[in-house]
Amino acid sequence: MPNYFGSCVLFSQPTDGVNGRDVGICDLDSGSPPDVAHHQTEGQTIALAETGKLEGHPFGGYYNYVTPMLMVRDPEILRTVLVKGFSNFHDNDFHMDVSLDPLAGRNPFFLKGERWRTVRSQITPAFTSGKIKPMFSLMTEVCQEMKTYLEKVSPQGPVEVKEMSNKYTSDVVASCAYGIKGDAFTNPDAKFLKAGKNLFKASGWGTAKMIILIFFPKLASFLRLRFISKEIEQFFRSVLRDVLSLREKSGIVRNDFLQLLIQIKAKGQLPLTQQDKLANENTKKIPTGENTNYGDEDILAHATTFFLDGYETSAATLSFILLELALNTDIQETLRTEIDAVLDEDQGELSYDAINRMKYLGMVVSETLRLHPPGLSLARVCTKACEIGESPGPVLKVEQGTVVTIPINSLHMDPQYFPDPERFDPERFSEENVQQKLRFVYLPFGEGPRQCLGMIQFVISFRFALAQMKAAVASLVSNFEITLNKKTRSPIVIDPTCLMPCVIGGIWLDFKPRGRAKSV
Ligand code: HEM
Repeated sequence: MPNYFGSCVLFSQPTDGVNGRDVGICDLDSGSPPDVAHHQTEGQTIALAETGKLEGHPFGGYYNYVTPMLMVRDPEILRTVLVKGFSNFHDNDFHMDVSLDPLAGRNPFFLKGERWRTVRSQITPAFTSGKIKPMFSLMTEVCQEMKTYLEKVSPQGPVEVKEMSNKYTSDVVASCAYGIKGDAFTNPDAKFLKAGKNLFKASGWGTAKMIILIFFPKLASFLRLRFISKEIEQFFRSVLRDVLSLREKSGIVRNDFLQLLIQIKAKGQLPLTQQDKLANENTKKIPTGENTNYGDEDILAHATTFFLDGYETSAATLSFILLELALNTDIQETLRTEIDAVLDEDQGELSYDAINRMKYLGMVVSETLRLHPPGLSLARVCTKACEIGESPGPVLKVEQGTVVTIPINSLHMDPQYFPDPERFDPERFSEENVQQKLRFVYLPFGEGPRQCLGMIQFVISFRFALAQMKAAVASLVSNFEITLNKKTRSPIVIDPTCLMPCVIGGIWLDFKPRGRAKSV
């Protein structure tokens, strides 16, 4: 899960900083360095100044309130931090006390060092394509429910699509991770949806708590603040207790993530499928940790990981995809032509293979994630002093404990990588254009050994995060014409108090049924 607040405070004010956008408070060449400077390059002190620009510099410094931070923006140095030198930068800049917050405290995103390595290797095999592919039918069931809901509500007026996307992703998580129906489209009091809103709500104490948790981890520890409140933890506990006991009693086996976690507990580790073995032969090594002491508490925490890391990120993205399609009706039409053609070939069935053949759909999703990445930045802690950069360019000694910020959003808006960056243009992600050249400048899912688990790819590209968004978009675009309603503020304004990017006043769209012969 990304560090949005870091970005929110530091980069969200468009300034005349790097390339006309973002980064307001960094400068390598400041004439009068403040006294916090402590990074050395070839014997020289790099100033962490309060104003200035980073243009042309591979890295620079700024303050996170009172803490000096290092920002890296050069793709080669990013490769060092995220991949080549991962052993020197393996931790995220978060602190979550497992005794205080047992569910968030077991989420890989918050774990550090060896503990992170163990948990990541325990649950990674659950994300391989062979294990996740059968979950696709669970996603399409939710797509059907969303379609039925829209057929009912859209004739009455515009629909707020962030709310609708939250219903969709909470139902997908309820089904794939907890093995129950979320009912967000039919029940106004749906419990999973409520839990999600509660976790990510942006107001009053909720926002203040997040700021303390993210920027003042020691104070958060002292105040014993939790990411997941006791009330929500209780809700997840009771849901899981009921589902586990039902499965035990009835012997029900379901193709879902929960079943895989139950298997880890029973067998010590997940057996590799044929596909997984093939992946290993092709050196896409899938880690399979020995899972000693994997118990119900771990099952609960890792099912909740699905919720915590996948629910809001995916809902925010889905809502922005729909917004961009409504703003760019020509692109929507091109996409619809592709979706119709693939569905016609498959007698109207929306299958996993069908969405994989929809290349333009993938490009639309990728371009949306460039313009609207849910995580605006990453923050890695230097775990072992080292040097970054290469002579004749600047070389920097990074001290242990230094936090390195990776400005995802600024890279995505940098015209040297993405010309005319404000323009929504899926062609940037056509096969000819992508290749290697976007590595380390396009980072919506991070990179390296800590890359988003919802995105890892083994053998064939079933990535959970992408699949759930593509299924929803394919279903919506094939069934409805989507247009912007004037209730949406124009131009849109991002609400700085939201944990993940969201639009002030909401995204209101009109959905006109197309009446396809066979519905998906
Ligand atoms: C649009 C959807 C999503 C986006 C944009 C997104 C983005 C991210 C990003 C930027 C990170 C940090 C990566 C890094 O540090 O290099 C991350 C981590 C993670 N994500 Fe996602 N994510 C999405 C959906 C999901 C879903 C659906 C799941 C689960 C099913 C998931 C599970 C995780 C986990 C477990 C981590 C922590 C990985 C670790 O630290 O080892 N994400 N995600």
